Amino acid sequence: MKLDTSPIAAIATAPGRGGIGVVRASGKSLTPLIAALFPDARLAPRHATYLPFTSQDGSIIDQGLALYFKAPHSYTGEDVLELQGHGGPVVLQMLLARVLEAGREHGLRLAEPGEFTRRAYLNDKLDLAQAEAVADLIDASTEAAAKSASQSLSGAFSQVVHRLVEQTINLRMLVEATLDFPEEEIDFLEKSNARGQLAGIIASLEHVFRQAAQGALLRAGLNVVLVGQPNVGKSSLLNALAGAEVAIVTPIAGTTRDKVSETIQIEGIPLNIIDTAGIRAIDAGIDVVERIGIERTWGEVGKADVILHLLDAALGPSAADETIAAAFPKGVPVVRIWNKIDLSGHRAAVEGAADATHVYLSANEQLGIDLLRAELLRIAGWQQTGESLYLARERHLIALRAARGHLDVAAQHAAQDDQSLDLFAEELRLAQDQLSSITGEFTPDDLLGVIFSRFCIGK
Ligand SMILES: Nc1nc2c(c(=O)[nH]1)N(C=O)[C@@H](CNc1ccc(C(=O)N[C@@H](CCC(=O)O)C(=O)O)cc1)CN2
Ligand SMILES: Nc1nc2c(ncn2[C@@H]2O[C@H](COP(=O)(O)OP(=O)(O)OP(=O)(O)O)[C@@H](O)[C@H]2O)c(=O)[nH]1
Ligand SMILES: [K+]
Repeated sequence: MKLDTSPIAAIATAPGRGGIGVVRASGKSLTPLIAALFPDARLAPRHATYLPFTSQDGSIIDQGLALYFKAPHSYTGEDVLELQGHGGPVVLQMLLARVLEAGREHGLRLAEPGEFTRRAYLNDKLDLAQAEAVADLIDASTEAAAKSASQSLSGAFSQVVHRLVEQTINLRMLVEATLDFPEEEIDFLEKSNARGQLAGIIASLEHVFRQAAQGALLRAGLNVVLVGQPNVGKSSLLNALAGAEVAIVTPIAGTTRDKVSETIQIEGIPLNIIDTAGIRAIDAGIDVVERIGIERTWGEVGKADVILHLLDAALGPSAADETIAAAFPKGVPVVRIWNKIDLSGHRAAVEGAADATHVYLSANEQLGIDLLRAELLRIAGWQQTGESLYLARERHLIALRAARGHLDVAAQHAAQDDQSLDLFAEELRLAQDQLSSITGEFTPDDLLGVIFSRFCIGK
């Protein structure tokens, strides 16, 4: 990816009203822009200067703080100028227009989404995993997710990955050095304890993978879909799950009118819980609107990571519920929830069965809700380790898994009597490339494009 150093600008703060709003510019040199905007002021690097922001005709747009960072000591590694004004959308649009106009003759343009952070990456201020953590920190939906994103942003994840790369390189150098002296090949594995070294790398990789997999859970969460016949208590259960957690309920963008979805958290794992229209058999008695609602319910079921099938414990099993269960997609975990045990006399319980786990609870009486929470965590694969986690992405898990695969093949080569050291070395190289793709030392341009295009504007 080529580094475009033409100056860019954007509103850096969230759209809408706010106490303060920031317009940010970055470029190889912003001296001409600053001279055009503030002909009478002298901005010392990293000092906030209080001054009027004026339009071209001299009228005042706002009074605010100008903050100048001189390259390379800035977020992007370039010259950066921040105009910190009052946070109204119109004020900020006017400020941005003023900046764009003042810089136009020097090639200033509107920044693309993620372009500031992309420049920080290309100028070695952040590696790729850290740049991704910036976006994940902004998008974090729970405190635990935010903490592990900060952990990744600080470079902790990059460091452990880098250590794996170094260990792999060291072993590879050893192997390749031996390749040049074929007469010593035979003893090589014994002398250098190459097998032991490799086993050590694989063990460390496993550990990092587990921490990253748990972190990935914090980032992506789970799609949990509530399905069942009308009035079994789906909405009540959603409220029971949401209500018991305190600072949790966040509205989800893109919620359609016909389904209710809320993000709750259990031990910091975001669960996107979708309450669907109650399912009735599609027969002659059903109208078009209800039919569409039911079709949408099945659409949600198709996207579920976990299906919560609600049934009425007081009414017991019914043919209609068997029909519903038979239509669930294969391979998606199902929890059969027998609700209203306050009416049926069952005790709150979790029971494993061949078709699904069965949970007995009462949404209204808050009985057995904790059992359901624990069951959801179990299905998610959550293990509380007390270790700090790295907010990893699916991309990182795939690379770690691929690296693991190459190391396993390397171990097979090492285990053979007629050791094929050249193949051993080649697998180490492939593992190294996979690991390096996480921090971006070895990453194709098109992937970089995809990663940064998903940032918000001004970041
Ligand atoms: N006003 C403001 N707040 C912000 C940002 C920003 O750009 N502007 N950030 C943007 O996301 C984050 C902070 N990130 C930053 C990272 C590095 C540098 C920086 O100036 N780095 C220099 C000097 C470091 C030092 O003095 O220790 C450097 O790396 O050389 C600034 C902000 C969050 N808060
Ligand atoms: N006794 C008892 N009643 C419950 C319980 N859970 C829900 N109900 C009642 O069952 C009725 C239906 O509850 P909802 O949560 O609206 O059911 P729903 O499945 O969302 O219904 P639809 O939106 O029609 O699909 C309400 O009157 C609830 O108060 C429970 O645990 N015990
Ligand atoms: K209802």
